[in-house]
Amino acid sequence: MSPLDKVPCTIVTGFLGAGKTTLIRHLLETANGRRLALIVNEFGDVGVDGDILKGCGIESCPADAIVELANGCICCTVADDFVPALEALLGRAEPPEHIVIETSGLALPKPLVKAFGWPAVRSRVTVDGVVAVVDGAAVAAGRFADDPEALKRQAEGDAALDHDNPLEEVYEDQLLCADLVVLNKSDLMTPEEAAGVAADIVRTVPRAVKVVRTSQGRIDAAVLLGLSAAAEDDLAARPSHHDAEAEHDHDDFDTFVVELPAVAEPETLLARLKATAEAHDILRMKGFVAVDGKPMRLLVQGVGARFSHHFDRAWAPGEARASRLVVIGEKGLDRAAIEQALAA
Ligand SMILES: Nc1nc2c(ncn2[C@@H]2O[C@H](COP(=O)(O)OP(=O)(O)OP(=O)(O)O)[C@@H](O)[C@H]2O)c(=O)[nH]1
Repeated sequence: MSPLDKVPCTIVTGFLGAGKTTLIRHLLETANGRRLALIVNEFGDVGVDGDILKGCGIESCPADAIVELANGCICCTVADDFVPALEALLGRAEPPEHIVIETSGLALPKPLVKAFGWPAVRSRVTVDGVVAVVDGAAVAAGRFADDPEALKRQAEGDAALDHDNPLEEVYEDQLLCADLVVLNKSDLMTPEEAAGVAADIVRTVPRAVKVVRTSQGRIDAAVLLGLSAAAEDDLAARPSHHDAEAEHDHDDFDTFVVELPAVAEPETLLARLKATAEAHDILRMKGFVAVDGKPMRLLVQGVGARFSHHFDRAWAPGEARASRLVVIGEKGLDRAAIEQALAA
């Protein structure tokens, strides 16, 4: 590669728990030796995604080519966090051939794409493509749908037609910026549901956008990388609900970390997590848990009330066997009640 060539960057966006980390893990495993680097941004104070990806042990993406940005959503920390992370990766002795950026599930991709137009950045990198990962099952279940009655009331009151569902706003912003939509979790949808969600996506995005159905984020690296979109030159075609605002915030969402004692029986904990997620409409729970008598730590993932878990690796020597779960939901989560329910 000549020094004048820009390093292509792929932005992977998608709502909480859509399957971004799963997709990137699959990409690392199938990238055929292409030298990759990752920037991983997570909402909430337990670094799960970076840990999962560093644990891949893929030679062409060593752990030190994975940078975690934990300090809020990447869309709000572009100048302070993202640009220095990018520069550090470009300055590596063996610079990456392609950089993949996993945004947090609540991040809006457009401010990040905009940063690629800044002079110091645009001379060195380009947005190869924005990939939006969609939890098809959640969309089919109406997770992102506005309440039609509330919209009607707004229309009758002649008020500005904002979404009454903050999830829908984030979901749509992510779709509207995409060059490729990965309709994931096909295994949890009927073919009719998948076709319905795909048609809705095509209707939502004003540009021609390709929708690819997947399960477990299994998509060929050749499809994902090399879109050559140069998205930073094409911002006008990527509308956002926040275009009129100089800044935005994530006030519609809450997060906190729950510390738990070691558990005797994972199944009992999982049942309690599921019941609590349902009772409090929790959007996302994830973290690591210590199980009595087990040398391995338990990785626990919850998206809505759907949970999965497995022992991902042994606790390292000297590592505290701490059980910590991040909880994310819409504003107004009853932290005390959730902590009490999980500790019961
Ligand atoms: N059934 C099913 N589960 C999936 C699929 N893809 C991912 N998952 C599961 O969904 C959960 C969330 O997946 P992640 O890849 O961590 O999602 P994410 O988008 O990175 O999540 P955040 O970073 O928290 O926003 C995990 O338990 C995955 O195993 C899929 O296609 N089908």
